[in-house]
Amino acid sequence: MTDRVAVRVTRLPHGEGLDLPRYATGGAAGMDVVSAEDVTLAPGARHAVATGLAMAIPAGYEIQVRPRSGLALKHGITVPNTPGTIDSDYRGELKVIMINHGAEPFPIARGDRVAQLVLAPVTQAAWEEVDSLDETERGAGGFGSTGGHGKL
Ligand SMILES: O=c1ccn([C@H]2C[C@H](O)[C@@H](COP(=O)(O)OP(=O)(O)OP(=O)(O)O)O2)c(=O)[nH]1
Ligand SMILES: [Mg+2]
Repeated sequence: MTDRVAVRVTRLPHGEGLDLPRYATGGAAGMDVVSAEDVTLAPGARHAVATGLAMAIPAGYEIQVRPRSGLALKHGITVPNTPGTIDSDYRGELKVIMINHGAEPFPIARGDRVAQLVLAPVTQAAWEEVDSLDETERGAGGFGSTGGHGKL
């Protein structure tokens, strides 16, 4: 295991008694985060699921909120804004926006693992405005210009 980065976290009243997000295995990229509420997502519905957690991510990092593949594959439950962005200066409650793309209502119980959180380094850009850009092999080609989805 590599060194971990300390992240200050506080539980809101409705987060009392819940597990903090945690890595399911030693090499996991994401920490599973649990719901702080009971809610049922009707087919097509979306909801910002409470986690009962607020945090102070160190400067130079973000947290990405990503779906769990098992929920996506088995139930069509995903995170429409994936990866959700938690800014280092955000002190409100972390919420997981979820959408039900499946055909059945999907019940979420308090304590259920709904998504995963990835702590990632962030580099901020400083624009350098110029009149023209250097030439490259690709140039302005994009959106399938190299051959679409056929064989390599
Ligand atoms: O899945 C998410 C995405 C965002 N947030 C919180 C933390 C984040 O720092 C803040 C703003 O998110 P974002 O920048 O994605 O939303 P916005 O629509 O641009 O809102 P804002 O104007 O507040 O930045 O909302 C969540 O709790 N969950
Ligand atoms: Mg924003």
